[in-house]
Order: sequence, then structure tokens, then C-alpha cells
Amino acid sequence: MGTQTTLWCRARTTISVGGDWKLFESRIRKKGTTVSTSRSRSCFCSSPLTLIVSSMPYEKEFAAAKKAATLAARLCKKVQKALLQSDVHSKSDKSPVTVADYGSQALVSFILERELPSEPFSLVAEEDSGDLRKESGQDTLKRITELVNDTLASEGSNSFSTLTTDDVLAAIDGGKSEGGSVGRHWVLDPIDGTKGFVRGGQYAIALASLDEGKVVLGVSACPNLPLASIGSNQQLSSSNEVGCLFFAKVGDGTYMQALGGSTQTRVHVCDIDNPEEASFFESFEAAHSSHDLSSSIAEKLGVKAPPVRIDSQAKYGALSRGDGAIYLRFPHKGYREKIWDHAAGSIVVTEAGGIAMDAAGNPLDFSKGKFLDVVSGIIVTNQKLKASLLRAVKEALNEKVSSL
Ligand SMILES: Nc1ncnc2c1ncn2[C@@H]1O[C@H](COP(=O)(O)O)[C@@H](O)[C@H]1OP(=O)(O)O
Ligand SMILES: [Mg+2]
Ligand SMILES: [Mg+2]
Ligand SMILES: [Mg+2]
Repeated sequence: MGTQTTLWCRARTTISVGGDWKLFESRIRKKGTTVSTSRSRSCFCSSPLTLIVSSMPYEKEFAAAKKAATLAARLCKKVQKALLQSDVHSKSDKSPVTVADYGSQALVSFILERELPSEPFSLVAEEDSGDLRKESGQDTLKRITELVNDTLASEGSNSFSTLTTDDVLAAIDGGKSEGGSVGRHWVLDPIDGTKGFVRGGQYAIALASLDEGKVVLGVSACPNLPLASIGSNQQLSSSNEVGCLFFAKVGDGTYMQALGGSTQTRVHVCDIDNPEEASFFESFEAAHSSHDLSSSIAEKLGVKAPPVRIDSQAKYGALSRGDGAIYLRFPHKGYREKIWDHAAGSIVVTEAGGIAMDAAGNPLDFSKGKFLDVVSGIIVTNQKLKASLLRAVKEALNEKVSSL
């Protein structure tokens, strides 16, 4: 449980802030009082000011997010197991959308609101209920409602009341927020890697929270990811158990536990500094990211191992525990990245000591609404490989431009 301290600052005061000091500074500046702060975490206020300092900020939100992602993973696993052709129907962008995408979004939205009743609720999420409100969507809607109710019942909570189809539609549409740089927003991809999900491969339920445009916590449930390393230089492991939950809170590190388990392990990115020993992740789907560009970058760097191709933000999770050293993502021309595809994954990697940036080395900016505008692509690695990777990316991109 987090504790809160109220400080009445009249002069220079030393305070201890668990979490992100920069974010805290920006908050107290906004209160209309001049506050100067220093790296030693002391602050001087120009007028008396009451500071409420939580020693464990975002703790309630973190617990709610873990619960929501874990239950959504349970729902998705059930659907993936029984996936029938009729569960897949087409959205205007032709991507397969399953009852699990909608069910997962409804469940996460419902649980976050239920667990955090005193907080304003804003959720930026991938799906909307448009197709489910049509006559042709009624059977699917009933199926989703049953699934959501079955999953809630399996939670074993006494306070469970059955949701109606209208409740489910309302929960899905709870995800219509536009996000932005002001206040707090949840960010959700109810199934990231739908193609992997439909194929029986990797997918993730990716949930993050933004505070003033910055990702402050992230939870990524990867129901099909082995608990053991999946890197190309993996050690032989006796365990073939799958299902990982990665979670990270700003300033607190990244942890992994088995989905549904309770023993958590702190994870760190690998500390490889020689690119020859590095291996890299990229999309399974060549339509999502240029495999040619990745192999040209890998060659320039001197990477020897073949690419590890897997779907979804499971790549961020795998990288955060050191399974590989680099993740390269270069979508084809015209594709705009969305915040829900990277928010949870990026904090999972950065809190594990890694770095997620665009191809020009800029930090990812989640404060601009639902799109994540990046230069050319997204690259993720550890601190030691950052400079050489950026050089190789620049060279490969220049070569590509001059060959056009
Ligand atoms: N044409 C595309 N180019 C790049 N990414 C895409 C494209 N279409 C969908 N995506 C999104 O890319 C992510 C999956 O990429 P990958 O698995 O290759 O890493 C998913 O978030 C997927 O959305 P979705 O959440 O609907 O699956
Ligand atoms: Mg996605
Ligand atoms: Mg999705
Ligand atoms: Mg999608």
C-alpha cells in the first residue's frame, strides 16, 4: 500500500519522492508557486505550499492494471484455444478483429473503472463498438458479453454483477479518449499482434498509464511467451512453461512473473557491448516492418545471429529480460504508429535499463494524442549499443534513400 505525506513547505525542505522526480517537479511548478528544486531532491517554495507526497505513487493504478491485464489474458487464452473461423471478421482496414479484441478491451475498461472509482477515467484504446452496434454484429456482441461475464465470474469476486450487452458496449467505448499532454490517461492495446493471435503465435495485452504525456507505468501480458529465454543464444532450459506478465513503474524497475503466479523477478536488459554477440528482434510480419532494412542494419553492425521474428510487444518484454539486444521496427511508407503499440513496451524496456527511441535517436513522445510520430522507425536497445546502432541505422537509411 502506498503512503501519503502532507508537507507544509515554508522554506527549503528536503523531501523524498518515490518515482519520477522530474514529473514531480513539473507538477509542483504548475501550482502557481515558484518552486526551485535541486538534484538533491530539496525544494524551496516562494510561498507556503502544501505538498502531498506519495511514497509509492501510482500503486493503486499499478495493482488495478495488473489485475485487468491478467484477466484479459485469461479471456484471450480461452478464445485463442477455441478460435473458429467465424470469430474473425473484417474491419474497414481489413485487419482481423476477433471477439477477444473487443472482450479484452471491455474487460480492461470495466475493471479499471471499478477498481479506481474515485479517479477521473480516461482511456485511449484501439477498438470501438461501431461494428458491434450494427444488426450484423449482434451475435458477436452476445458472444463477447458471455465471455466477459464468464471471465469476471472466474475472478471469484463477491461483488460481481452480470454485465448486459449495453454495459459491454459502454465499456468498449470508454476507450474513446484522445489522450494528450494534460492529466492522466490509460493507453490500451487489448490484443497487440492480432495476426499472431489468429495464427496461434505471440500476442500481448498492453496497458500503460500516461501522466502529463509521460508513461508512468506499463503492464504487458504475453500469454504465449515462454518463461525461459527465447533469444537466439538461449541456454537449454528444462521449463517449457508459457505465459509472462511484465510490469514496470517509473523509477521502480521492471519485473516479470508467470501469468497467474505470484513470484516476481526483477529483469534487466542484456549488457552486451559487442554487436557481434548481439541478436535482434523484428516483426514476424514483413508487412509490418521492413525485414530488408533490418538485415542491412544488422550487417553494418556486424550482428552474426539471424533475426528472431515474433509478433507484438512480446518483443519489448523479451528484450527487457535480455533475451536479445536489439529490436528494429521500420513500418512501410504511409503507416502511422499508435501510442498503444509502444507505451507499455517502452516503459518495460526503459525501466529494465534499455532505451526506446525513433530512428533518429529522439525519445518516443506519447503526449500528442493517439498517434506516435516518429522519424523513420523505432529502435530499442541497451545503453552500450545505442551509439553504434544509431550510426548503422543512419547509414542504412541513407543508402536506401540514395538507391531510390
Ligand atoms: N501495416 C502495418 N504496419 C505496421 N504495423 C501494423 C500494421 N498493421 C497493424 N500493425 C500493428 O503492428 C503491431 C504488430 O506488429 P508486430 O506484431 O509485427 O510487432 C500491432 O500493433 C498491429 O496492430 P494490432 O494491435 O492490430 O495487431
Ligand atoms: Mg497493436
Ligand atoms: Mg490490437
Ligand atoms: Mg488491430
